[in-house]
Amino acid sequence: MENGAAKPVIVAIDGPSGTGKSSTSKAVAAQLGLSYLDTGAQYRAITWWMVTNGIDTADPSAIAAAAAKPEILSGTDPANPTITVDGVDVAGPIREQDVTAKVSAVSAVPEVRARITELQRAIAASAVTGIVVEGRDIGTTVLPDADLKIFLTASPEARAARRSGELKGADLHTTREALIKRDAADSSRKTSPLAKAGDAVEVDTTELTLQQVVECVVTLVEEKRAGK
Ligand SMILES: Nc1ncnc2c1ncn2[C@@H]1O[C@H](COP(=O)(O)OP(=O)(O)O)[C@@H](O)[C@H]1O
Ligand SMILES: Nc1ccn([C@H]2C[C@H](O)[C@@H](COP(=O)(O)OP(=O)(O)O)O2)c(=O)n1
Repeated sequence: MENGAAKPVIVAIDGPSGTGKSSTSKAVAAQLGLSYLDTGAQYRAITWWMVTNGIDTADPSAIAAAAAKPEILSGTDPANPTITVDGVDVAGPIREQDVTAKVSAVSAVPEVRARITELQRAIAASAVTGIVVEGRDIGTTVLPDADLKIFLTASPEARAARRSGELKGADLHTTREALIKRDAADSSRKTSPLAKAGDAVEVDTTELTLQQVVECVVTLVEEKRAGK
C-alpha cells in the first residue's frame, strides 16, 4: 500500500534548438501526469515585451533596467501550455522571426536570467506531482538537484530539417545557419550558457522517432522513481 503521496519528480531536459525538447517534454509530462514548463517561451515572452515597448535589444543596460517590468505567467498543463505577458496571450507572437532573432541577446543579460530563473524555481517548487522543465540551463543552473537530467542532441541537418518543416518550407540552408548562430550565442554567453550537466544522460535523437525518444525518457523517469 502507498504510504502517503509520492514525492514530486523533477525532470530537466536541455539541449540545442530543434533537438525535440518541447515535443518530448510535453509528451513525457502528459504520460506521467506531471506539469510542463517551456522556459524558452519565457525568454521569448520577455523579448517580445522589450521589442513591443521600444527597448533597444542591442543595449544590455537598457534591457537590464527594464527586466523587472513585464509580468510573465506560464500555464503548465502539458495538454494546453499557455504564456501571457501583462495578461496578454503571446503564444503566437513569441514565435515570430523578429523575436527569434533577438531572443539570444535578451536572454544573455544577467538581470533577465535572474528574474526568469526565480520564476522557474517557484513554478517547479509548486508542482504537486512533479514537473518536466525544458530549456538550456535547467540541469546546470535552474534545478541542479533535479531527479533526472536529460541532454538532447541531433545533427544540425536533422534539426534544420525539423525546423524548416515547421516553418512551412523555409529554406533549409538559411534555417540551418540561423540555428547554428543562435546555438553558438546561447553556448558562449557568460551567464548560464547552454551546457550539458555532468550528471545528465545524453540522448542523440538524430536517428530516433519522437515516440522512441519519449519512451526512452519515460523509462528513465520510471527507473529513477523505482530507485534504480
Ligand atoms: N525525434 C524526432 N524526429 C523527428 N522529428 C522530431 C523529433 N523530435 C521532434 N521533432 C520535430 O521537430 C520539431 C522541433 O521539435 P521541438 O520539440 O520544438 O524542439 P526544441 O524544443 O528542442 O526546439 C517539431 O516539429 C517536432 O515535431
Ligand atoms: N533555459 C533557457 C531557455 C531558452 N533560452 C533562450 C535561448 C534560446 O535561443 C531562446 C529560445 O528558446 P526556445 O526553447 O524557444 O528555442 P527553440 O526555437 O525552441 O529552439 O531562449 C535560454 O537562454 N535559457
